[in-house]
Amino acid sequence: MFISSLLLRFEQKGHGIPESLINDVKNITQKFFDLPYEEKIKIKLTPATGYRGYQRIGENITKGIPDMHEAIDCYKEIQEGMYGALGKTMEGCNQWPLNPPNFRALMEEYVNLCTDLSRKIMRGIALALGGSPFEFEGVRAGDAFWVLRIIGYPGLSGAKDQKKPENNIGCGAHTDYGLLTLVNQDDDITALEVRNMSGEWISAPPIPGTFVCNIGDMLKIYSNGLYESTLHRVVNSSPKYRVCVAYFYETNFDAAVEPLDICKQRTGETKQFGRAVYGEHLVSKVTTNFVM
Ligand SMILES: O=C(O)CCC(=O)C(=O)O
Ligand SMILES: [Fe+2]
Repeated sequence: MFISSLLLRFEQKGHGIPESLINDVKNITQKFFDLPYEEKIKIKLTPATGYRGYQRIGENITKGIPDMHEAIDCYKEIQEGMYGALGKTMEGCNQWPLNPPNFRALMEEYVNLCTDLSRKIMRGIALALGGSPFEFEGVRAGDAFWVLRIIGYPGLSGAKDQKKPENNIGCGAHTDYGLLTLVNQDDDITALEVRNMSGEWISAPPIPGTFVCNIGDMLKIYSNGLYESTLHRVVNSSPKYRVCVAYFYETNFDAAVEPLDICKQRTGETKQFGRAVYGEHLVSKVTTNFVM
């Protein structure tokens, strides 16, 4: 049995995230990226900020190729020494812009609600895998790490940054790293693409009132491959600027992830994947994703 990810869509209504907030988050993102570069660079992402903050178009790298997007990256905050050497790279406080006003409060409210929703979805997934609803709590994801990427993709007619997009690959093909991603994308542009099992790229068009939900690498390991962390990419071929706010629900930062017994039983007892420490996986991705 194989459960393909990404095309699972969860209706936001009834899950505790007001549609007005879903839209406010995208609108304020658009306002931030509309600001002049000098304003945006005030919260520049660097290794010294724990890889938190703003990166301009082309600074994010996927598999060696610059992505045609700008973004603010935020992570659950890690206090100094909290995870020893493992957490060092990601230590730091998030960098929130002061302009537009209310940006931080809105995003923090959004993160809290996405965390609650994701925990509930993970309980459903745990049940579907034949486990207890609390399979992904405690040492696995009881203290779930989260990531928020606030992203803007220039349209082909021109970038808002001084740099023009060199191509239309907004984000190169990749899988997400953790458990689940809730993608809140502009309603009127189809740009997100998923590779299906025949190796074809198919569109994941936005459906107003829903999130596209990706499955990440850690859920693939826990489920011993019953859930696939689907390859996806973003191609904005429209003339319009596109915004997306992607919330990533992860395991505990220091979780050692390996296939669950209940999943091994369903997949012929053979472990398809070795053990991975989520924090190590994240750090190795983050430190190869940027040019400074
Ligand atoms: O912009 C999107 O629709 C998805 C972005 C994405 O895949 C990511 O940030 O990991
Ligand atoms: Fe992604």
